[in-house]
Parts: sequence; C-alpha cells; structure tokens
Amino acid sequence: MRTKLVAGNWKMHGRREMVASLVPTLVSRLPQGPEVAVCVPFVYLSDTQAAIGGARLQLGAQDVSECEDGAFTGEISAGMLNEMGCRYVIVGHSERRARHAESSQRVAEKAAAALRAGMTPIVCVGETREERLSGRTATVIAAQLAPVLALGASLVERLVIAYEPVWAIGTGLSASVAEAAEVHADIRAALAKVSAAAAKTVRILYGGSVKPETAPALFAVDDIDGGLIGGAALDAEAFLAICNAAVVV
Ligand SMILES: O=C[C@H](O)COP(=O)(O)O
Repeated sequence: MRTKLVAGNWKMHGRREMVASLVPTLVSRLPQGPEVAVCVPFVYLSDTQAAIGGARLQLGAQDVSECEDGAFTGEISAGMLNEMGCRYVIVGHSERRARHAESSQRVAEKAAAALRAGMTPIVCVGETREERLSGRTATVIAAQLAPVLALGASLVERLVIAYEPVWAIGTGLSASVAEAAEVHADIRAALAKVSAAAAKTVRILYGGSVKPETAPALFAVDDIDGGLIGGAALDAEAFLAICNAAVVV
C-alpha cells in the first residue's frame, strides 16, 4: 500500500516570518499516517529546515537544475538541494513549463539529476483548458511523461508524479473526482508498461485548487495518492485539514 503524500508548494510566496509561524504550527499538528512536505522558495530552505528540526515534516524545493555544479549563473544544483536537507523537488510545474519554456525532455533531465542526488522528484504533468476541450488530454499527458518514463524502470520506480490540470491551478475550479480518476488511471497504466513495480509503488498526486472541502473525495480514489497543494498550503488550518483528509481510515 502506498503512503499518501501531501506536498505544499509555496510558489513565490512567504517571508521569513511566515516560515517562523507556519512551519512550527505544521510540525506540532501533523497527523499520523500521511507523509507531508513543504516545497519552499530556495532562499527559505535553511530557515525551514531549522524550523523542522527533527520532525517528520519533509523539506522540498520547487525546481532544480539539470546540470551538475558549474558555471550556470542563477541555477541551483541537485547536490546543493540535497545538502540543504531536501527530500523532494518539484520539476516540470506548468508555471515553469510555460514561463521558462521547459520542455518535457528537460523536465526528465531535471528528474534524473534529482534522483542521482538521492532526492525524489515530483514530476508535474497536466493539460490546458484548450487541450482538454479538444479531447487531447491523454495525448498531451502521454507526451509529457514519455521522456520521464524513458529514464528506465529503476529510476521511474523512485518518482512521484503530480497530475495538475493547468485550468485548475489557482482558479478555484478543481477537476472533478471522475476527471482526476480517469487521468490518474491512465498514468498508472503508463507506469505499468515500464514495470509492475513502478505501477505499484509510484505515488500519483492530484493538484489544482485542492481545498479542505474537496480533498476527502479526491484522496478516497485508489489511484490518487495525495495532493500537491498551492494556495491552501499557505494557510496552516487549510493545509492541516487537507493533510488530515489523507489519513487512511
Ligand atoms: O503546485 C501546486 C499547484 O499549482 C496547485 O495550486 P493551487 O492549489 O493554488 O491551485
């Protein structure tokens, strides 16, 4: 049975005061059962790690360079993130695919770099509204996943995948349970073609306007192994309620 994972993506939000208030609150009230992570801006990794101390809350980053350490101004390597205590790193978020023209091939290289450094990449995929309306959701997601799945079974088995429909991100319009379940089942089937172990072990998160009210029904679906949470991760009460929805009863 896969342990559910709830990962908060702070995006470009927060200040040191937010780390100092929100992280200890999370640490003191984490439910037993699900794994919980916060993916914070690079500059707050150190503060966040200190606030976590030895608690079960996991640390994550929001991006990583596909390159090894070297002359790459402004980039952050997987080795650096690992040294800061990161367990997770988000790669291929649609905001980066769109704003920074990240190709699926480059996203796969970032995932490989994270894995080489001993971290778990959270690989994001998802279709735009136009792609969904024109019936291309499955094709788009298959194409986004292809270079990642081509990394081979031994690496794929160590991934987390997040299905995040672009039209649901930050809009308040979550995918319905049925819409999410259909895509998650497709992703699980694609993993099965890589290896039986990948299909069994890889966690597939749903992200896109997850709220305390919508999380329980989403997390009740077999193929939905938790969530990647944006806006609601900035509010301790909302985020903890979502974490509680991931407790398997
Ligand atoms: O990475 C998180 C997603 O982009 C979801 O963001 P949201 O929960 O604010 O819609």
